[in-house]
Amino acid sequence: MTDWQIAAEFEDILYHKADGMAKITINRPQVRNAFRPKTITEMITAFADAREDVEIGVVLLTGAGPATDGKYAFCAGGDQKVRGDGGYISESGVPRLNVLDLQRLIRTMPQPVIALVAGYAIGGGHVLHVVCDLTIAADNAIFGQTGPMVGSFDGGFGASYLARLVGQKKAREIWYLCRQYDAQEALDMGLVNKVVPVEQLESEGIQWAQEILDKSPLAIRCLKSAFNADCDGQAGIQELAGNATLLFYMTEEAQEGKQAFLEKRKPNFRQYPKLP
Ligand SMILES: CC(C)(COP(=O)(O)OP(=O)(O)OC[C@H]1O[C@@H](n2cnc3c(N)ncnc32)[C@H](O)[C@@H]1OP(=O)(O)O)[C@@H](O)C(=O)NCCC(=O)NCCSC(=O)c1cc(O)c2ccccc2c1O
Repeated sequence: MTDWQIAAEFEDILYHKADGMAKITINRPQVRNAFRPKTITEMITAFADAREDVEIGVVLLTGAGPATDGKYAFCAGGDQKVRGDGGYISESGVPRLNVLDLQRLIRTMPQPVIALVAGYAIGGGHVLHVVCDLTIAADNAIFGQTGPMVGSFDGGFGASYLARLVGQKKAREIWYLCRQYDAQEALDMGLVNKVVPVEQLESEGIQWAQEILDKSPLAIRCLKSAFNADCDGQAGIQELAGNATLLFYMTEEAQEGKQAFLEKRKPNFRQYPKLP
């Protein structure tokens, strides 16, 4: 039994930590966990906190539910009731598409993020699970994009990375036809990693997280950036190279450079082997 502790209080999300895991729950079940700018700002704050916490090795992202009508949702995308001409209107009256910042944070943070999807993962909510490292679906999960039906589209990760996951033909079908797909169909097309009964969703996610936590965090971190580098261009290379620098800083050879500078002497790099 996981002893989740409240990590911080928010209005639109719940944020917990336990046993090396952080859990972020979108908590607007009355609107199928659709997000407004405030929801995203809070999620960015929580994800940034998890990223900085050296005790946290895996983040679980999920949606609160079921709602009062008994239906579940991971997230139904942007809250159409606050959608304005230039984006979703924040409390300050400024239109925002700040979910794009959240997508990049999920993708670039060193820890794996696992989406736990029960019920609807639709529109911008579908893209959120797509950008997570892994997705575990409940048997009641329903996946789909609605953009061309509601006058929107996500041509970033929502299109190109989706195509990496399911292939070009299927990604185009998903976006052009705006159909809904059940959990088994999602598994068959490589959109999710596993399907479990809804009551086992969280425990399955915790088991996957704990298995990852038993592995080398530096190896996992480097693998995540290596997978990203394949699709993310110069930003992906920067992420991968940042990890090379991090590992290099841990070597005696790199420390010799710093030490020599501090001691105002010439560094002796000749002492280190030139490995084949
Ligand atoms: C998700 C559904 C298929 C569920 O259908 P169901 O029949 O089960 O439930 P209801 O339709 O009756 O909904 C219950 C209740 O929730 C409200 N609600 C649901 N979704 C939203 C929403 N997205 N925004 C606001 N409110 C929502 C609904 O109104 C009901 O409330 P009542 O008070 O009326 O009872 C179905 O609900 C559905 O299709 N929802 C809409 C899905 C959708 O189109 N989402 C937006 C896609 S666009 C998007 O998300 C998006 C966001 C971004 O920030 C972007 C940024 C950059 C690029 C692109 C972006 C982008 O595309």
